[in-house]
Amino acid sequence: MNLPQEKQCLINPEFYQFINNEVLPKTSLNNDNFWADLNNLINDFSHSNTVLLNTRQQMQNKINQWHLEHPQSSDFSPQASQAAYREFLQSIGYLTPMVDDFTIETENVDPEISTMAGPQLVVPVSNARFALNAANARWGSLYDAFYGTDIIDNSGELSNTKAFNPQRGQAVIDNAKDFLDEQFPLNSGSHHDVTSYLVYYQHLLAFFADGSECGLKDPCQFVAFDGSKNSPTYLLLKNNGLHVGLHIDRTGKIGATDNAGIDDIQMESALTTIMDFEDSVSTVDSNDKVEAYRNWLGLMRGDLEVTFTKDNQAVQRKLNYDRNFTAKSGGAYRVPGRSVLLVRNVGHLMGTDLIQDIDGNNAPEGIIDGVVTALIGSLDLQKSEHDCFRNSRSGSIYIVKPKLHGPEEVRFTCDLFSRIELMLNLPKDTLKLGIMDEERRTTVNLKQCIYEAKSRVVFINTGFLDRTGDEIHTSMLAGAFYPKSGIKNEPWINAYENNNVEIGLRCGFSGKAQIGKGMWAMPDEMKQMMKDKIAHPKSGANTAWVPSPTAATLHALHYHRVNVFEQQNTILTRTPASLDSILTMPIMPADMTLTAEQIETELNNNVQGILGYVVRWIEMGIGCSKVPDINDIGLMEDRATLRISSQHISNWLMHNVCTQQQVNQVMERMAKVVDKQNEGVTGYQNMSPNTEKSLAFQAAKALILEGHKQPNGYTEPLLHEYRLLAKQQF
Ligand SMILES: CC(=O)SCCNC(=O)CCNC(=O)[C@H](O)C(C)(C)COP(=O)(O)OP(=O)(O)OC[C@H]1O[C@@H](n2cnc3c(N)ncnc32)[C@H](O)[C@@H]1OP(=O)(O)O
Ligand SMILES: O=CC(=O)O
Ligand SMILES: [Mg+2]
Repeated sequence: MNLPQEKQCLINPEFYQFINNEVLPKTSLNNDNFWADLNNLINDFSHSNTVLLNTRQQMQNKINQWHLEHPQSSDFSPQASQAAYREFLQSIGYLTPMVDDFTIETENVDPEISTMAGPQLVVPVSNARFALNAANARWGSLYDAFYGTDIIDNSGELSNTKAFNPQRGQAVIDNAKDFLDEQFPLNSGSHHDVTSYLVYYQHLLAFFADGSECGLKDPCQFVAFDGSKNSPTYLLLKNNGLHVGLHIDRTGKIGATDNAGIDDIQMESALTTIMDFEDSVSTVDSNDKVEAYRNWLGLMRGDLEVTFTKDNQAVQRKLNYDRNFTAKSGGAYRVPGRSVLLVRNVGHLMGTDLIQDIDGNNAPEGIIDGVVTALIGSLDLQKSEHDCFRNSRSGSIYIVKPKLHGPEEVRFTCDLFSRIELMLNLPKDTLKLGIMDEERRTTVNLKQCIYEAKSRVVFINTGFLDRTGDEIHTSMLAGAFYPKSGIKNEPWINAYENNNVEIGLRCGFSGKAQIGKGMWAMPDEMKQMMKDKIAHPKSGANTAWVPSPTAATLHALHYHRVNVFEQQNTILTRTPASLDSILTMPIMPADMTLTAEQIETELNNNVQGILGYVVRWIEMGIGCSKVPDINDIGLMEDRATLRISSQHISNWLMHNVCTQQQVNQVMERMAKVVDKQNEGVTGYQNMSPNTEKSLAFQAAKALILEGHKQPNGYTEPLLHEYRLLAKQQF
């Protein structure tokens, strides 16, 4: 179609060259056609994108108005007002009519997503070093995960000293062998006492010091090996669909001292990984975006590489190969060496200068992300089944779409995906959709959202961090929210989590798609994670997010202990989560007051997190950071946690729980604390004492003071604005 001149887009030259020189030549697409098609696509979809954003704001305005007209009072009757509130939400189209029962029809889904249960790692795609590490996190060393974390107490004779501590090493081995005894028990005796393993016909045999021997209680758990049967170098076991490998090497650092010569125990860990273009990155212009797209290209082609220095040694990192073993029956046994990769696009909110219209207006970034990540993803589909670096063995490209508000936004996304498939000559429904259930309008209409995507949906996931931010923003005018820790104890969150699993199962997700749980946001607190995160597989979710490869290896232990698919059978017998519980706002009763100390502590904590995160985002372009809280516990901070903290303070200011002067004082004080925490960090610029000159400080202040005005409480608009200013300065 020939477009009138005024509809032609302006393409950023760096982006144009990247696509023309590095991507399109690998496809059968013609360059000119590609750009003309993209131009048409943007013209056809941009208006709807704008309409959807306007609808969000109009609904929010009406909700705000409703709260002004129904102020919280001490004689507040939750039941009566709940019914009226529901009716109101229906009347404005926030609550949509329920669809009839149905089951999803998604096809060609990789087993890691459909039939297996295990951890999902998330990683900022802009960091090639981390991204490669994440792709390779399909396998992780249990010994390293135990040794390097607080799973083993870091005190006294067990201390994690710089030089290898043999006592700590022994505790690691003891813990790991306890796991073997628990999940791969022997017919008699314990793995602790085994002196050698060998393969006898199709059986694993364990020998003891007294010459006795035995097999596994469940012989089927032994699946493959490497080396000779009499002296295997690797034994591959399987439980609940996940592999565990015993690496045997009597000359190895650990193997030399181990009874059975086990040098390491390796866990199949991150079955899937999300390469994130969204909340964990800081990509504000064409230059940043092209760099991130180039990493995705390297991952899809299989040739991404980085070299860096670690512990004074040069390290070269590439994608791992698949692993080949001998099946116990004698044939070849190949296991994937890498996580199955999904890619998280940005949501519908932001524009990008990758492409602009004739008036210099940025095109919707979500649309361009959809096209480019799918285009690059399509290179994977050209690979033969023997290719070393194939991602999807089922011919799918997996795109996670964040921050969707309700069914009409899901429909828009699916329409966009259909059009991209036409443009790229991909079979219908090649582009699979992961729906983040992280906005309230999606939660309360989840079944309708899934219905819109029923031929391509591959996951629903409770992004509880954004969801908390949206909870605050949506009901900003309703009253003052509990302190952050209290919000988590209110009924809405369990109802939201349970509803997600129940709806997913009722829509037939079991065995077809992922039901996912959210992030563990305390990357160094692994002992606590092991206690808490077993709740995720128990809840019937077949995946849950982890922040690092080490966390993936440890969280994998949970999926050995809990058979998620058995668990799912029990879920549908319980009373379903109620909409009223989901809609119960975690607001403090009107007559509840907090002590001055409680308010101060909350502000200190929130402000420290905001400043600690924002300063690295604005001035160093780092989109995800580990920032200590006031108790010195490192927290994963990304845009979603920033959304919560900034919205929370905004809410307290609005309801006079604190004053602006108080917030200013806390900010000034915390700027000093954050500066101190970053002492010696290359490229770091202090915010204090000249905070009025610090773009990071000013950005943080704007996020708080203008928080109530930000669209749905999102942080992107202000972060981008200040980051662009900072980039101009350097
Ligand atoms: C609400 C949401 O949207 S959640 C989703 C967005 N959040 C994320 O994606 C979190 C991803 N995680 C991270 O970015 C990081 O783990 C952080 C920022 C939390 C902590 O980073 P750091 O302080 O650098 O971690 P730390 O020093 O403990 O470990 C760094 C090592 O772990 C590896 N690592 C840490 N996180 C990851 C990860 N997510 N993927 C792969 N490797 C990782 C690094 O490669 C590095 O190892 P290397 O030196 O061999 O390369
Ligand atoms: O994206 C995840 C979230 O919790 O938000
Ligand atoms: Mg999120």
